Amino acid sequence: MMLTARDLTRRLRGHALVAGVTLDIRPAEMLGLIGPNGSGKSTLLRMLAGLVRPDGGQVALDGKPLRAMPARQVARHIALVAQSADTSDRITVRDAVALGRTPWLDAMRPWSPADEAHVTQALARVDLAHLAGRDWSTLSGGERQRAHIARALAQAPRILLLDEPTNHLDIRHQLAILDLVGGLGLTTVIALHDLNQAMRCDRLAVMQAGRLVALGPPDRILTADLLARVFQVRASTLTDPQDGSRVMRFHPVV
Ligand SMILES: Nc1ncnc2c1ncn2[C@@H]1O[C@H](COP(=O)(O)OP(=O)(O)OP(=O)(O)O)[C@@H](O)[C@H]1O
Repeated sequence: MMLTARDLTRRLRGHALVAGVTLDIRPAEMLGLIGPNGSGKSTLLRMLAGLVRPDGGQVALDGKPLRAMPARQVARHIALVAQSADTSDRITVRDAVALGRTPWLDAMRPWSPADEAHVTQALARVDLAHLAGRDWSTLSGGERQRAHIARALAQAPRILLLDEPTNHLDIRHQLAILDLVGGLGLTTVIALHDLNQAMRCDRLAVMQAGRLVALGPPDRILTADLLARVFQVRASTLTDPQDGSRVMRFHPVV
């Protein structure tokens, strides 16, 4: 399933939050979306999910414009884990995750054991099975974040969009979520701030001031020039003796 963005633009009071972004997201790839604060990553993800309408250009799924599809149909294919998403307080974790099944249910197809199984599996995948019966409001920030991811997984999408999913997570769960997401075999677009984590992606898309300024494999994208130009840092590169992988430490460019 191909998700494509053509010349996407989103304006707010005459100011472009996202400007002229054209991007083909490849089936089953993990595409990392990086860029400084306010560069338009969240706005772009929301447009890719069909939740925000572009002011110019369009998003298409297998060639079909999202705006021509009913929201339920879009939600069967695309799930977004938003950055500061929240859910009403008086609900258990399990029920919150079960909301992910909504696009699949209707009068002809009521809640079934298959839906139950999706929810159980999603909770287990994010290591939250033990908290299924808890009130949502009692969750810690990281547990809540994992529950949001579980809800997106319960939605059984073909395309998963994640806005800084490792925010709030302790280091073990950061690694677990990245491994999980990488192992799903889904088409994934993931906004990340940690550039070492971004190195795990198949490709990186770099946003700067609303524009897509670079796109390609991490090794080719995270050059000294780009790090200085976009992030105002320089990196020293170290080699991890455990597996020979490249690790960057960042220093401000003065
Ligand atoms: N509703 C809004 N009202 C005013 N400004 C907005 C609104 N939504 C987004 N913006 C602005 O649009 C720009 C892009 O925001 P966006 O959240 O897409 O960036 P981002 O790259 O995801 O940032 P971050 O890394 O900080 O999460 C920012 O300057 C932001 O302040």
